[in-house]
Amino acid sequence: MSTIAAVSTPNAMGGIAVIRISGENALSIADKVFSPYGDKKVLDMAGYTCAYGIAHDGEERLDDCILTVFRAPHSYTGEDIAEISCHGGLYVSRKVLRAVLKNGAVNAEGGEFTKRAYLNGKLDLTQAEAVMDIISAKGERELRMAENLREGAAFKKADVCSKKLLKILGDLAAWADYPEEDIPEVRPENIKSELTEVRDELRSLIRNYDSGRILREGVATAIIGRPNVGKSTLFNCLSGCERSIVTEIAGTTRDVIEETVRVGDITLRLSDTAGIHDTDDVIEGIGVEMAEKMIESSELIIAVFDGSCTLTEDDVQLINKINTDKVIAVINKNDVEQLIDTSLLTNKIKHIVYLSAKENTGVDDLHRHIEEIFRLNEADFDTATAANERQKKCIDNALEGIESAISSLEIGEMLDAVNVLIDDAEQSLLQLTGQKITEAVVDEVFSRFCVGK
Ligand SMILES: Nc1nc2c(c(=O)[nH]1)N(C=O)[C@@H](CNc1ccc(C(=O)N[C@@H](CCC(=O)O)C(=O)O)cc1)CN2
Ligand SMILES: Nc1nc2c(ncn2[C@@H]2O[C@H](COP(=O)(O)OP(=O)(O)OP(=O)(O)O)[C@@H](O)[C@H]2O)c(=O)[nH]1
Ligand SMILES: [Mg+2]
Repeated sequence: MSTIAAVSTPNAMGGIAVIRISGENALSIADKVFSPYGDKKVLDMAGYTCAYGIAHDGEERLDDCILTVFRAPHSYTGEDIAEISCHGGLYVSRKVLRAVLKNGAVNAEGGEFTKRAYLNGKLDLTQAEAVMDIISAKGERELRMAENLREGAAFKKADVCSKKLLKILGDLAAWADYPEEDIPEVRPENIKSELTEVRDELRSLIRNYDSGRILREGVATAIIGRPNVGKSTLFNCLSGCERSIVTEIAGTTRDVIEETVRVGDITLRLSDTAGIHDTDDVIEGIGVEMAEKMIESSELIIAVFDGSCTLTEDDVQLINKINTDKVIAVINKNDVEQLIDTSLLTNKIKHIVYLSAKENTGVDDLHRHIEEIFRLNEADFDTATAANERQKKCIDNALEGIESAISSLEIGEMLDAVNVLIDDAEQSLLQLTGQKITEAVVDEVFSRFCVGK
């Protein structure tokens, strides 16, 4: 296998940059581009030791560096690794990398270090995926979920289930070979109770899936309301900048304006929209249509009302257009005298927040309601949970097989039909952990990683 190299630190200026080299020639390549100042010999360095010295490209001196050596199999990838830390300049780190490449290493592809760790049995596929989730985590709960996965929580559960299924398959095979003998383990009621245990374990792996997805991907959120209620002011207030035009003229916003914002530790993919009402203006009309479409395509709706006046016909029509329970009514402008009668709203909408977008007060309350709507407050982020579509699909497939096997047993079907269903479930679990999987899927998983990881 080739020896790969990449700059593993960000493509930006920084204190230190690390050039990572992994593969059987890692140390001999390091020896050619790095000379210790003292009398250490790179090729004699033990694993987990460092040397201070100079990196060079032939005769050209490049930079003062630290070399760290890891010896196979005791390294991240399981191969020999040399890490050169130089000063964190964009140009100098690329020059060191170029010297490494000149001496026989090849550029690492995105995720290739972690892919090698997986291929060398250092990590299962769910743990490898967790590495990328750790890198992209934006908040505490996301990070906790990813760390849990990296420590192997999902792998261990899947592995226990997979071994149980294998045992059942073995028992069934024994029964198929010696059908006349009474093998107690193969009684349908025993198989059924073992399958039920596996089913419950697998269900627990996807219980918090949606909460995790919301934290990772954010919520597609539309701010809607009739003209002039303060939608754009709220949008700007949440995004922390004057992104959307605000005026006292009704019908200011026409296009959909988008911004990714953080409310507490939740990401909202936020859209500001045109005020919804009847209009003869062609351009405004298009904006209104776009706003109405956003009601359909969003996962969360923030419906804004003006607290300083009574509800209008447009407000009432809007309330009737909303047919989801994932909606928060914002009664805006509570910095001025309130004339709104909210009884119509409270009948229809469970989550109501009073705030002033202009004064930026009361906005924290939104966070609590979003947590409630997506049940984030009930989710347990410390239990093993499927972390992406691929993992979820594998678990769903396994569950489908096991649930069908259980119902087949209940209606007294032949045990060999049950056997096929259990075998399907087993295959899905092996795909989940990457123990049995096509190269294409492995490539697809690692293609989403960054270079140097
Ligand atoms: N400098 C540096 N920092 C880093 C990494 C790295 O590769 N280099 N990592 C990369 O992402 C992460 C740490 N991950 C690592 C995981 C395993 C081993 C390792 O050497 N494992 C050996 C020894 C285990 C032991 O001594 O207990 C092994 O598995 O045999 C190293 C780093 C984060 N920080
Ligand atoms: N007193 C007070 N005025 C506000 C508040 N929020 C918005 N306004 C005012 O209400 C007017 C309309 O605000 P916008 O944010 O443009 O309202 P909009 O809902 O986006 O309006 P359209 O884009 O026309 O649909 C502006 O004059 C704002 O300054 C608030 O919390 N308190
Ligand atoms: Mg607006």
